[in-house]
Amino acid sequence: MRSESLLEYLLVNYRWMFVVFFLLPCTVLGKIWSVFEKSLWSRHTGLEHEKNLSRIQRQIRHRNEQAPDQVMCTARPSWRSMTIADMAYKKYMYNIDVHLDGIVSINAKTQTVRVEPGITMGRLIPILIESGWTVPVALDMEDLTIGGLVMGIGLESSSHKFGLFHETCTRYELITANGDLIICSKSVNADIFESIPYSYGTLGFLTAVDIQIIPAKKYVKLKYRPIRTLEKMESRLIVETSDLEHNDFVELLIYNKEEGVLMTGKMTDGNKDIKYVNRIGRFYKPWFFKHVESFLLTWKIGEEYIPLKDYYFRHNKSLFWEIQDIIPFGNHPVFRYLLGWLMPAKVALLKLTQTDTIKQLYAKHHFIDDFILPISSLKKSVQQFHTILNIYPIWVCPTILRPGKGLMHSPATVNNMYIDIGLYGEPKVSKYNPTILRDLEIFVLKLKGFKMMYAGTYLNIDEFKTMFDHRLYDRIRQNLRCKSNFPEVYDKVNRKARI
Ligand SMILES: Cc1cc2nc3c(=O)[nH]c(=O)nc-3n(C[C@H](O)[C@H](O)[C@H](O)COP(=O)(O)OP(=O)(O)OC[C@H]3O[C@@H](n4cnc5c(N)ncnc54)[C@H](O)[C@@H]3O)c2cc1C
Ligand SMILES: NC(=O)C1=CN([C@@H]2O[C@H](COP(=O)(O)OP(=O)(O)OC[C@H]3O[C@@H](n4cnc5c(N)ncnc54)[C@H](OP(=O)(O)O)[C@@H]3O)[C@@H](O)[C@H]2O)C=CC1
Ligand SMILES: CC(C)=CCC[C@@H](C)[C@H]1CC[C@@]2(C)C3=C(CC[C@]12C)[C@@]1(C)CC[C@H](O)C(C)(C)[C@@H]1CC3
Repeated sequence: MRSESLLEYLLVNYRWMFVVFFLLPCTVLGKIWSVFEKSLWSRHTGLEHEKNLSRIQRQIRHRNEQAPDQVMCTARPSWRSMTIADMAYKKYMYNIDVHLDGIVSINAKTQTVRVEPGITMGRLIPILIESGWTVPVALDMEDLTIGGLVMGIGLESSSHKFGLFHETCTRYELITANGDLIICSKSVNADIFESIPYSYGTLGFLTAVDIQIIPAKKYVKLKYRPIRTLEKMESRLIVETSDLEHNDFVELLIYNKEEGVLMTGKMTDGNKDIKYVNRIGRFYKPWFFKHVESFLLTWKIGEEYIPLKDYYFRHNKSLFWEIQDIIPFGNHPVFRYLLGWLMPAKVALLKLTQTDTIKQLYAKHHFIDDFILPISSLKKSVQQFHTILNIYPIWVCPTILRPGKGLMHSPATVNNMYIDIGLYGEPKVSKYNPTILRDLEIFVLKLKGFKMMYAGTYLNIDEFKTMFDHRLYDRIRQNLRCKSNFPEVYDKVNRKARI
């Protein structure tokens, strides 16, 4: 066996060895380095932000002179992104380095934080919590960036109250195709403001985002309620999502076609009577989805206090449930106590080191996608996903969709409650074929639903335009002269652009 293929063989068949003994230590070293690097060089000032802006403008003007026919995208490499496939388009588009990742300012008066788009949730949230603040929609994976969440979309268990991540943003700074800096908000350049979310970087480069902040409390008081039958899950979810007074967070995990656990939470400072705080973020604690599953075994309603930051990043350690395919024994107490402190594995490193064989195995035998559907179609959709995929657990996260003019909004003239249904894992049906995804997308389209684009799409351009409202987007593209400067969203998210 040639050494190359031996290495490939080892990387595929003994991936966990490579991950545990090489990748996890590298992740820890990376974390130490980033703490060191930030404290040395990243004392961010407004002045530094200005310098960064002129650096980007210079690159764009250079491209406008040298390669005006080549459309632009960011130079953020594919392996850094929180998407599964490679962004093939990065190879043939003109790459502009927009890597800015500082906090420009926190303004307690206006209750906003101004950040650069490259900052990750993992860096922003702890800094805000230390200052007594948090964001209304805090995403549960540390490596997601603010820019990616605005240009893609983001949702969390507080979205039933606050909507999608970008709905908590109040102002964007955008550098357009000719290098101009545009500020937009609900009152200034309102149409541009509304067309930016979900545009996947096809209107310009984002350089700063203002996000609302709210006072942080110490804990989330979380209630776990096991439920039998999809019908009851659907009706209970409808009740809990409308109770905004008691529920700051709502999330449902479905473990098989009959049983699930509904979680409802309230941010609180607690009181002196708190006897037990479950610090689920500690390295030796079980994976969160396993902990939740334990309520199915006892079939009792449970309630516990969880520190706010631990709650936010509850699915990070186990990458939802994806890590169990990579380190199958990762939740075993021996592993957790001995090596759990090395977790979570850095997604960027996992991506960087996956071999072609792993990629192909993944493409053929694995399914990762999220669909956003009206809440009243929970039962119907889960039954359909069960027949076609049979993947569990299923992540269900309610989100409010508001009427609007951007690419994705409620089809009605009033707010509508939707649910994100996340399916991540190996389909257990006998004849799984990845092209089934297209049928699922059509199923979602018929229900007036949407899909999250981080996993790409098999829809054709007409179907895509039926799912996402392009009217305002097309007009803004024309006004900002994007045509020969940026690709269309579809050119970035169709399956050929992502391999
Ligand atoms: C489809 C597939 C996807 C993989 N994806 C990744 C990955 O994303 N990252 C990574 O680090 N390693 C991945 N691996 C590698 C996998 O984790 C290693 O092959 C692991 O060491 C296999 O352990 P095993 O010898 O116990 O199982 P095996 O006996 O090699 O596997 C038995 C069968 O289980 C199925 N299977 C195993 N792992 C997976 C999986 N992750 N998804 C779907 N089916 C699977 C396959 O059908 C395989 O034939 C993947 C492997 C497969 C087959
Ligand atoms: N809970 C959730 O809601 C989750 C959401 N996700 C998805 O992950 C993605 C975010 O991942 P992340 O790794 O942060 O981002 P990515 O690097 O994947 O970027 C996503 C898109 O945003 C564009 N973009 C990012 N920054 C800028 C910028 N400064 N200016 C212009 N365009 C920009 C990128 O453009 P380009 O193509 O030019 O690089 C790309 O098209 C989103 O698509 C989100 O939907 C994933 C997991 C969980
Ligand atoms: C809307 C929501 C909550 C989406 C959650 C999506 C997560 C489950 C996704 C985001 C990034 C993601 C696609 C990823 C992977 C699993 C599923 C993840 C974690 C993994 C780790 C699976 C193994 C792969 O070999 C590889 C390392 C490339 C990817 C990396 C990205």
